[in-house]
Amino acid sequence: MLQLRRDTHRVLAYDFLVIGSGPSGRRAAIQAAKLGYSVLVIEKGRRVGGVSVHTGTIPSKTMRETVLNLTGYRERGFYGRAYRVKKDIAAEDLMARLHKTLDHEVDILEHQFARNSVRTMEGMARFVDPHTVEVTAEHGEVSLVRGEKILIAVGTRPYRPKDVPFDGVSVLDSDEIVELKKLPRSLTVVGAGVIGVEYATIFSALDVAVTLVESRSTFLDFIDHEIIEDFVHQLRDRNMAIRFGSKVASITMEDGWPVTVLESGRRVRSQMLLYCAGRVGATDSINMEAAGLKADDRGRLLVNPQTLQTEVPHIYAAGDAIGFPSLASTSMEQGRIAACHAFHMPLPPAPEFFPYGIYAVPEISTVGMSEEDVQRRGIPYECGIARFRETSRGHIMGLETGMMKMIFSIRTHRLLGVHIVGEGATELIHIGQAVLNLKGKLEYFIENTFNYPTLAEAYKIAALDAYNRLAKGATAVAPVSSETGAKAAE
Ligand SMILES: Cc1cc2nc3c(=O)[nH]c(=O)nc-3n(C[C@H](O)[C@H](O)[C@H](O)COP(=O)(O)OP(=O)(O)OC[C@H]3O[C@@H](n4cnc5c(N)ncnc54)[C@H](O)[C@@H]3O)c2cc1C
Ligand SMILES: NC(=O)c1ccc[n+]([C@@H]2O[C@H](COP(=O)([O-])OP(=O)(O)OC[C@H]3O[C@@H](n4cnc5c(N)ncnc54)[C@H](O)[C@@H]3O)[C@@H](O)[C@H]2O)c1
Repeated sequence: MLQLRRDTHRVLAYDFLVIGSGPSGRRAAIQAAKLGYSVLVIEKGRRVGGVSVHTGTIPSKTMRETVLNLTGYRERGFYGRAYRVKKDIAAEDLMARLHKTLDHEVDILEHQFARNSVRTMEGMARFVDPHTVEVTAEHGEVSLVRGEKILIAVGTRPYRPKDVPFDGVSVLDSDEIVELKKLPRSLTVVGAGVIGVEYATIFSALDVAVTLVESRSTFLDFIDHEIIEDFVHQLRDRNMAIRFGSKVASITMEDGWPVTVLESGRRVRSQMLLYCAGRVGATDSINMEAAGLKADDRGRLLVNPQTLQTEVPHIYAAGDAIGFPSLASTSMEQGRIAACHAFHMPLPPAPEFFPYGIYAVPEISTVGMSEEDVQRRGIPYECGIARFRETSRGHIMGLETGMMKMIFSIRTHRLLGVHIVGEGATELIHIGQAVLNLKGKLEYFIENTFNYPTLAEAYKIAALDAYNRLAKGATAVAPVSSETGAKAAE
């Protein structure tokens, strides 16, 4: 439970007030405490952890893992599509593991706060003036707290248009799906952003009939298009219905079933509908005008990307409340940067490239430039491709799908991007990330020995593929031998 500090007569003063206990708030609070400053984290929820722990990252990833384990999905390459570890999977099966995992996460976080003397207060925070925040607890008690420096880390909430008949049972948003009472036989997912794609594929792995609806004709445009093509091919192969390029005209209930009518005239009827067409910043709850701040029309705050300071220099903002990239991973880093800047601890500039992991079934992960980015920038490049079924580990695991694409500069041989779809993508990507940020080259993958049998061998296969294309290719590069490779690449 949160430790409460309430005093209606006195204003408690801290060096650092943090509003919100998600990834950015948590990391910032601990960083400031480690530097020796007094820190108070204010959280309106009953338990610390934020969207990440309670409705976002951890629940969706736990649900995915449970589905893959109980269905035996990973073993179907060997035993066929009908293979299941547990025959009748119910919502309770998913919930049981979810609650255990979440309890554990909260426990670890509370312990971290306690170890580092970070105070927490339960309640809704709103600014009274640029240094003072009023906190209203669930039962109406009000406290005033003051911070020398303040971090706004309030995150986002699902976008819920008024004309969508949300009822928490048949029509849900992505916060409600984690409290699912019954598994549907069919599901419409509106919005093919990261959230929609993750849940659509998780439910499809459970053999629920899924229809994915997206108003635009493309989706996940920041991912290399060849990877998306492979991904879509796998979804169609599993009979997922993909309805792209037409806006939703209406969502209504007919005999207890949600019916989605598209502007194209097409109707999609299913037992349940998951609406995930974006999220909006939760900044409207904090009365930011009293602090001299203003958010944009999606509730996001503008900050200096280097320091995370808002227009009011002692007030920082981090995490989803400042918009892109809206990841737990990057939010944590932003929190740390904000705390370090606030308390005068110099930090080196953040590396240029961070990985992006989409925990769909199959996983997608990417770091660096896509082929489209490289083309846009006019960089001469060559690609190498590896299929997981070409690796011995892939055979052992019964993998029929999965690919890695690497992009190298023809002129310098520098690695420019790595894109993976398939088992283990979100873990494998970190090899590429390290080489990329350390400005490594194609030769690294060719000259170094990799564990065998592993999926990481795909790096070597893809690099050799690129090398062979480069060697066959025009005059642009000299052939690379292990001795001369590095020189030739300069
Ligand atoms: C379904 C889903 C899946 C995701 N999966 C991934 C993933 O796999 N990997 C990844 O990197 N990212 C993922 N994300 C994104 C990730 O969850 C967010 O980027 C991250 O949680 C943002 O952290 P944050 O610090 O902004 O705070 P949040 O986690 O958004 O938490 C904000 C906290 O502030 C509190 N708060 C708000 N207003 C107030 C107030 N006025 N007073 C007091 N407290 C307040 C809220 O109660 C909440 O606890 C996912 C998100 C969703 C929704
Ligand atoms: N694995 C991860 O890292 C992960 C997982 C989940 C979420 N997230 C983060 O959470 C954030 C929010 O994700 P999201 O998927 O909710 O939002 P999003 O904004 O990324 O995607 C929403 C999608 O819905 C579509 N859409 C909007 N209105 C529509 C309509 N009326 N009909 C049909 N389609 C419509 C949009 O075109 C878009 O493709 C993302 O920025 C992401 O970074 C990250």
